[in-house]
Amino acid sequence: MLELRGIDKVYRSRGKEPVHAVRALDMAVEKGEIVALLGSSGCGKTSTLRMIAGFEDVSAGSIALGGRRIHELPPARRKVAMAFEGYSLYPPLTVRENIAFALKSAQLPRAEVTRRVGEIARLVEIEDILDSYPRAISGGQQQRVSLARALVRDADLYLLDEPMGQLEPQLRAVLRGRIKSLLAERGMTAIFVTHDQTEASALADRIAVMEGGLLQQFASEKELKGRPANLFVASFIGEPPMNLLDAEVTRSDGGFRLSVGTDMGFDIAGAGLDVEAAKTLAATPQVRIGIRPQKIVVGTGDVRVKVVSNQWLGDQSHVAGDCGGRMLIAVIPGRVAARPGEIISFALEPRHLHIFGSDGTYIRHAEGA
Ligand SMILES: Nc1ncnc2c1ncn2[C@@H]1O[C@H](COP(=O)(O)OP(=O)(O)OP(=O)(O)O)[C@@H](O)[C@H]1O
Repeated sequence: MLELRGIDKVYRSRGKEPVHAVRALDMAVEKGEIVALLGSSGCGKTSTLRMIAGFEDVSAGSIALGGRRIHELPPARRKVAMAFEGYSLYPPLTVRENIAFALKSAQLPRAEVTRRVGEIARLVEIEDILDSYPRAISGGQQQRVSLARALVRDADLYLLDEPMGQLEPQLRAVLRGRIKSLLAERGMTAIFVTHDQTEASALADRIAVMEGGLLQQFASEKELKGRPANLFVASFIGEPPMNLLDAEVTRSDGGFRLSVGTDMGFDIAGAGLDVEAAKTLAATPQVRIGIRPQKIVVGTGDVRVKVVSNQWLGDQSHVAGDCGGRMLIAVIPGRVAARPGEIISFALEPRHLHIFGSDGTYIRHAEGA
């Protein structure tokens, strides 16, 4: 449906160093799919969206939508609808006129325009401000108008830049659900930008994780969590973040022993490793190992930790423990009786360990992930 091939974006301004915002981006989005571009500030999400919409030129590469090469077309001819982070509403038009603008330009019958504007206004809860002007409404309302103006259109692709960034958490959760239903019901294809993992997981079928202008991994949330492509994705996805430790690799009994200082050691059986992972481990003296906080068991096991904090969040406990100067966080579904300063046991099972090379590439994923 949408194919990005070898996309590069370099911003050049006089007297300044060029900024390489997007690098060699390949990405294919299926028809009817909802995709999130997720990453920290400045990673190239908005640049990617603006190149697809046509508000920025590509420095290299090609973009095809439904078999049409669109990267050389002006924005209006791409059949792409975009809701902007900065809203960009027309100040002299009312909210109703802003939303109806594209439908009127497409010469839809008046009754159809009225029906569609009413329907989308109800969905994003702005019926009461349809006759107001943009300057007279709040930032959160302007954002919803911008969203309505994009979603009301007939387009092959919908691009939403931080579509709910300005909204209260409660309204955000409600709108998220409604927008997801609308997109699914109509089989709309959409890409939205966010730096909020919860939002990405709640709305998207697949998530494209970006960092430093590079696509790190494009996969479902389950895949990103269970089979992260590299250390960056492993530590970026998941709340609280994956526990990471430096470990030394030595051979033992046909397998490997991973030692974290003198405090922790894990035996990885050779039989459970694929050939590639075993070869890499044999040649790698130092690795990074990762374990999700949800996989640590508290109150049993041979890792002794000094409790740093124990927080009950209403539905789970977060227990932080210090082990020889290394912090481990465990997430437990129930309450845990452990006071700061107490020495308790954590169990970390070797099968739950993700193993990465010192350059961040993955060597082995945890079992069952
Ligand atoms: N018009 C421009 N001229 C020069 N540099 C730019 C321009 N637009 C973006 N950049 C730079 O390109 C890089 C990527 O920016 P981009 O806005 O795509 O990131 P982002 O991931 O969307 O960030 P945010 O979440 O903060 O919007 C940043 O370093 C940014 O400063």
